[in-house]
Amino acid sequence: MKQAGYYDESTNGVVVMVEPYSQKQQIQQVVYRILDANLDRAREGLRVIEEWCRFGLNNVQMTSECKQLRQEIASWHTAELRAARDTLCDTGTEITHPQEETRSGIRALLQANFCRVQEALRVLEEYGKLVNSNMGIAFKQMRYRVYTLETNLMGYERHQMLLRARLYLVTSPSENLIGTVEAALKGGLTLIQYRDKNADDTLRLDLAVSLRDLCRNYGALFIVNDRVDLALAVDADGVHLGQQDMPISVARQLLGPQRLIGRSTTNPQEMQQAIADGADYIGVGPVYETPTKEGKAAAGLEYVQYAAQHSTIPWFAIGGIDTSNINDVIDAGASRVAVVRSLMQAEQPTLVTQYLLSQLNRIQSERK
Ligand SMILES: Cc1ncc(COP(=O)(O)OP(=O)(O)O)c(N)n1
Ligand SMILES: Cc1nc(C(=O)O)sc1CCOP(=O)(O)O
Ligand SMILES: [Mg+2]
Repeated sequence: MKQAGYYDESTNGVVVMVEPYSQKQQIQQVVYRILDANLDRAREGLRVIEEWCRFGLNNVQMTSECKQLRQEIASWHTAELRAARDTLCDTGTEITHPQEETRSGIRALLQANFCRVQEALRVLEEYGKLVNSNMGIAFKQMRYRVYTLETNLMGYERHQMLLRARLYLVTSPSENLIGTVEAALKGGLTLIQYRDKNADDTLRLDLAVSLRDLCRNYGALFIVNDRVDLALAVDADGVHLGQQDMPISVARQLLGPQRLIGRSTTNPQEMQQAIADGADYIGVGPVYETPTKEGKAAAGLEYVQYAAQHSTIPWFAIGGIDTSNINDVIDAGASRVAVVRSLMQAEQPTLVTQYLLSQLNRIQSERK
């Protein structure tokens, strides 16, 4: 395909006059450029994800799935498509997403790259169909494989983050809810539960969305108390269910295997049942009587000791824990703690978070 006045090497520099591009050829060139750019984009995004699967997680299966997808994408990148490239005229190379410069953690980075790959595959599917019907089909299948990879990888990441979490903030209604939670996140908090027993659903939804966004920005896990529907509606990382809430088996059917389900327990029997039902973590309490959960008798430090010896899943001591008694709870065997008032009513939530975490991390390294 040569334009009029084209400098042709095959004629030793003699300028040959040939027919200009037809309109059809021009459109084809544009389609080729779109395919060329998106083939690169999809592979680059997958490479970023693959590096984490390989070096971060050491996961052979997910690494090899990324590699296979990259190779399959590369097999569609023909010389004809590459020849349509025109980077100098491509206005898109300068455009970056505002958040690209300020991504806060591995989860945000992975999420952004999955988004990039899926968008590119969708473009390849739609424009590929114009060139070759098999191309449309192939990229549609790859897009579904990437969704599966995303579900598995993000679910795995969630569980890893839960294992690493030492301090859990359960919120209470507050005029400064977002400010307090953000201050705690700045102190290093990585696990938040939105708990409000009385608000209207419209307010709950608004606040849950704001907290979810905040948690995503800080790379923290976001859990919703009591309500599986709300957790799903805001794409939360999971839900916390008490003994009077929905059974774990039903919640699991709704939430799938990748989201987290926590269960409150007050005695060994409830603990064993929660583990058997497939809870991802449990609350162990109330360690001390607390106005936040009025009328519930303390399970005491004895139950903390029991949990330390018998729980096979992550567990959080909860109920009346603050800076003055956290070391007693740690001494009874806890390495994870959940609090409401300690942080929600703190004058300096960042400092209190840092202090509580420093105690929990100190004991962690001593126990190793
Ligand atoms: C981490 C954690 N542990 C326990 C609870 C209490 O749950 P539940 O017994 O359902 O009581 P409410 O919080 O719903 O009043 C919790 N929320 N989080
Ligand atoms: C929400 C909740 N659940 C508990 C349980 O034992 O299941 S204790 C509790 C409240 C904890 O609040 P604070 O840190 O203010 O004492
Ligand atoms: Mg509940």
